[in-house]
Formats: sequence, C-alpha cells, structure tokens
Amino acid sequence: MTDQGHTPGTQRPQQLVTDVVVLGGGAVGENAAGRVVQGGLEAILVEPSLIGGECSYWACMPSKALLRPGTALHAARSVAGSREAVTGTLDARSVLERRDSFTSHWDDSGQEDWVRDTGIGLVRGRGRLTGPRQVRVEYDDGGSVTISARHAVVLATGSVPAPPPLKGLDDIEYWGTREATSAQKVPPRLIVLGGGVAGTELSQAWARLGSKVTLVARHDVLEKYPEPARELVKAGLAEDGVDIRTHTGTDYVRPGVGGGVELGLDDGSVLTADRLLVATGRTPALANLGLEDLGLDGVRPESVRPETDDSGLVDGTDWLYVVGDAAGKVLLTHQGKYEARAAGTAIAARARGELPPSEAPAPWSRAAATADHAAVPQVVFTDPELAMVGLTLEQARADGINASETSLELSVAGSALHSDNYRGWAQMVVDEDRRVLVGVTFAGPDVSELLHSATIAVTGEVPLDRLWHAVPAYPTISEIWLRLLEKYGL
Ligand SMILES: Cc1cc2nc3c(=O)[nH]c(=O)nc-3n(C[C@H](O)[C@H](O)[C@H](O)COP(=O)(O)OP(=O)(O)OC[C@H]3O[C@@H](n4cnc5c(N)ncnc54)[C@H](O)[C@@H]3O)c2cc1C
Ligand SMILES: NC(=O)c1ccc[n+]([C@@H]2O[C@H](COP(=O)([O-])OP(=O)(O)OC[C@H]3O[C@@H](n4cnc5c(N)ncnc54)[C@H](O)[C@@H]3O)[C@@H](O)[C@H]2O)c1
Repeated sequence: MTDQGHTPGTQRPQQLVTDVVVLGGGAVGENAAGRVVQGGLEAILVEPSLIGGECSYWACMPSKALLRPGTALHAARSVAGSREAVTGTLDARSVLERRDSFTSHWDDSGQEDWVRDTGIGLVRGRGRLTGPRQVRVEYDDGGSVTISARHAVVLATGSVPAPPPLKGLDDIEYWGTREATSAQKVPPRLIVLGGGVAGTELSQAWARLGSKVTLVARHDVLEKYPEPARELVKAGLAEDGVDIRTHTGTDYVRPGVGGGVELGLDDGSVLTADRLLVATGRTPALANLGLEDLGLDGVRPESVRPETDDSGLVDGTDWLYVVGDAAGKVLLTHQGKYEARAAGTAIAARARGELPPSEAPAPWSRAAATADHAAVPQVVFTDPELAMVGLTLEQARADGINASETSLELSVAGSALHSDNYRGWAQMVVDEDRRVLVGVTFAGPDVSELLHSATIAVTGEVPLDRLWHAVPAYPTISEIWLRLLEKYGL
C-alpha cells in the first residue's frame, strides 16, 4: 500500500488499520518498519519529506562524500613515490558532483522502491498522535487520513537543529548543516560556529575545497574526546589552514558591510566571512506530535530524553516506542538503527505474547538496545580520523568503575608503511575489577576501520587475558593492540 497524496479523480481512504505505524521514514524509521514486517506484522511508514531522512541527504552521506576526496588526496601526498605523482589540487566541481550522486540528487525513488519491496505501507504526510494507538496524517494538500495501529506506534521523527541564543541570528541568513552539506558553491570565507563533530568535519571539508575557514568553539574542539586525540585532529585542521578559536564566546552576529556576515566575539573582536555555519547541536523532534495532549508521563516534549525501557517502549504505555535521534539517547545513524531493530523485535515478540509489555527485555537480548549504555562506537571522519567506542576514563570513573588507562603513540610497522610521518594515538580504558575493556580510542589516518575490533572487545567483554591471543597480522596498524596490551603489562 502506498499513499503518496491526492491523485485527481481517485478516492483516498479516510481510515487505515495496520499493526504498527512508524512516524518518520529516516534510516531509523525504515529499520523499525522493516524489522516489524520481518517479524510477521504489517507496518505503515509515514514520512512528509524524503524517505531516508537526514543521514542520506543532509548529514552522514553528503558530509562524508565531501570529506573523502580530500582524505584520498592527502593520503597520496603522504607517501614518497605517490606524492610525486600528485600535482594538482581538489577539483571542487567534481567533488560536489560526486557528493550529489551519493545523495541520489535528493531523489528518494530508490528508497521508496525498497519500502515497497519490503512490504511496508507508505503514507506521505506528517503524522500526529490523536489517541492511544491512533495517528492522523495530514497531506500537503490539506487532506488527511487516520491510521489505527493494532499493536504499536513508533516515533522515529529524528532531531532538529538547536541554534544558540545568539543576538542577531534570527535576522540573518545562515547555513545549518543541511545547507552546508548540500551547497553547490564553495564560499570564499566561512565561519563555523560549534566545535562538535559536525562543525569539525565540515570545517575541514570546506577548507579543503578552498574556503578560508574560521572554527569558533566555546570550549575546545571535540571536547568530549580524550585530549591527545583531539589535539591530533586540531593539528590536521590547522594544516589545512583552519583558524581554530577555542574557548571563544560569541556576542552577536549581523550582516556584513557589502554582504556576508560579521560575528562579534566576546573579547570585542569581529570575524567577517561570506557565510556562517551554525552547528551547535540538535534536539529530538518531538514537538507537534500530539504528545502533550496524551498526558503521558514517559514523554514530556520539553525534556530532551523520553523515559523508555531498552526496547524503546515509553514508560507507562504498552504501545508507544521512541527510537533514533527522537529518543535523544545517541544521535548516530548506526545506533538509531540498532534501537529500531530492538524495538521492531520487541513489538513483534509482544504481539506474539512472548514478551509482556510490563516486562523489560533481557539485557543483550535482540529486543534490548543494551549497547547504548556502554558500547557506542563513533567515528569523526576528519583527517586524521578519531574513532572511539565505550567510555572515556573520566566517564568510566564517574560511573563508579575502578578504571585504569593505557595509552601510547600509534607507531607500529603497519602505520609506518601506511604513510610517511604517520601520527596517531591509541588508548584503552580497563575495568580493573573485571579485567575487560570499557573504552577504546584511536586517532590517526584511517583508524576508523580499526574501530570494530574494539567494539567487539568492549561489547563482548573479552577478558584481557584472552584478548592477548587475538594476534594482529603483521604489518598492519592493528599491531597497536599488541603494543597496548604489552604496555598494560601482559
Ligand atoms: C552534518 C551531520 C553529519 C552526520 N554524520 C553522521 C555519520 O557520519 N554517522 C552517523 O552515524 N551519524 C551521523 N549523523 C547523525 C545522523 O544523521 C542521525 O543520527 C540520523 O540521521 C538519525 O536518523 P533518524 O531516522 O532518527 O532521524 P532523521 O534522519 O532525522 O529522520 C526523521 C524523519 O522523520 C520525519 N518526520 C519528522 N516529523 C514527522 C512527523 N510528524 N510525521 C512523520 N514523519 C516525520 C522527517 O521528515 C525525517 O525524514 C550526522 C548528523 C549531521 C547533522
Ligand atoms: N561522524 C559522525 O558520526 C557525526 C558527524 C556529525 C554529526 N554527528 C551527530 O550529529 C549530532 C549533531 O552534531 P553537532 O556537531 O551539531 O552536535 P554536538 O553536540 O556534537 O556539538 C555541538 C557543539 O556546539 C557547541 N555549542 C553549543 N552551543 C553553543 C553556543 N551557544 N556557542 C558556541 N558553541 C556552542 C557545543 O559545545 C558542542 O561542541 C551529534 O550528536 C553528532 O554525534 C555525527
């Protein structure tokens, strides 16, 4: 069943009944619906915009597509022999065209085919809860349909930008991450406000495409990561000409004389640029969903994080689930899709009577997103990369874990072969009482592909004495595992 809005001369249904309604057809909503159908239930996906959501069109895919050519060029320049073969600079037009192909030119027909082929119903409109297990979907043309769910409604409505309360911001035209990932021209000068993952990645992407970038961070860049790792990333950005202003507050923003913008800093100085990118975080998109009218204890739209069990089931209900960015736990595609798989599994199990709604799913069962608590992997796709899973030393200690850390420069045969003057850093955080890893960080060129080994070690709670027997192949960058364990004392 696909209802894409009004076709003149045809009748649209006013009422639909299905097993599960999923609001939001981003990566997370698609996975929730897919898992529900795999579990033998019917599902309808409701999406007013492009199926595939933020990640496919304005976030992960275009931002990584903007970064990759610069990383490839830098890699070729980092090895004597190939360095001599590289004479030119990035071709911005070609980079932008390749980026456009990764967003399918903002056309979601491929995703629509996937939804249909998976057996998921599709309604293209904006949904709102009108009662328990009931949703009304408004079409763009003013029509609407009411959908009743026999079992569950899943909120997978994503997140929206959280711009800062900066004087003058409402009166100027500025880039959010959507504009920065879909732009068709390289701005000669760009100010990036926000030193989180988005701000850092996009600073480097645009700097390498030819912008003169100033990155303004109110604390440090990538402040939640270990200092040696973020220092390496900052050095990489500085090498690309990014002017990094850390511990810098802002006072106001206003149109520049003769165009562009002026950003007043709290030390009285003024930055000028052609564009301002605001990347100061995101907040769950839970407004205008009708939640306030349902009076549910578990979801208060003003609270960033709804109370749920590990299957995403909202406290105090037996039918409402929240997953992905909307849940506000971890704002990452892979983790949101994992939450969606857990929710889909739980919904199907509860429909079959195998899991009572009042019972939280068992930790590490397929109906529980247990890894959200302690084993979340994330990669910052700058050059060098920063890849981390689990807890930092500070987080582990704050959680009451008797934690130690072992860290060293990433300097092994594999890294020396990978590139001349390879610079990297690695750290493992150990729970000394259980002698297992609770966190691992790598920084350096191409470390993202090392991360899954760490994710398996952390998630699997592999004892260090057994990890010792996981022998890294020679000569690879993975040899850092052996060096870390040796330094730890094995
Ligand atoms: C610049 C940038 C780069 C990123 N890079 C990465 C990365 O490399 N790796 C990574 O893991 N994560 C990355 N992220 C995070 C990632 O984009 C999000 O975690 C992910 O998109 C969340 O998916 P979602 O399906 O929960 O939400 P979304 O993708 O936002 O989808 C939600 C959908 O819900 C729809 N919707 C909203 N309201 C309603 C309603 N009332 N009814 C029906 N539908 C509705 C929206 O139209 C939207 O399509 C990045 C984020 C940004 C901003
Ligand atoms: N590679 C990836 O996986 C990737 C890439 C980009 C974004 N994302 C995800 O998308 C989400 C949004 O990214 P983001 O970078 O916008 O959020 P973020 O929360 O990672 O960073 C926001 C940054 O803005 C700063 N900030 C907040 N208010 C400010 C203010 N008033 N003035 C100056 N700075 C201010 C914060 O201190 C923080 O450093 C994140 O959760 C992130 O994990 C992931």
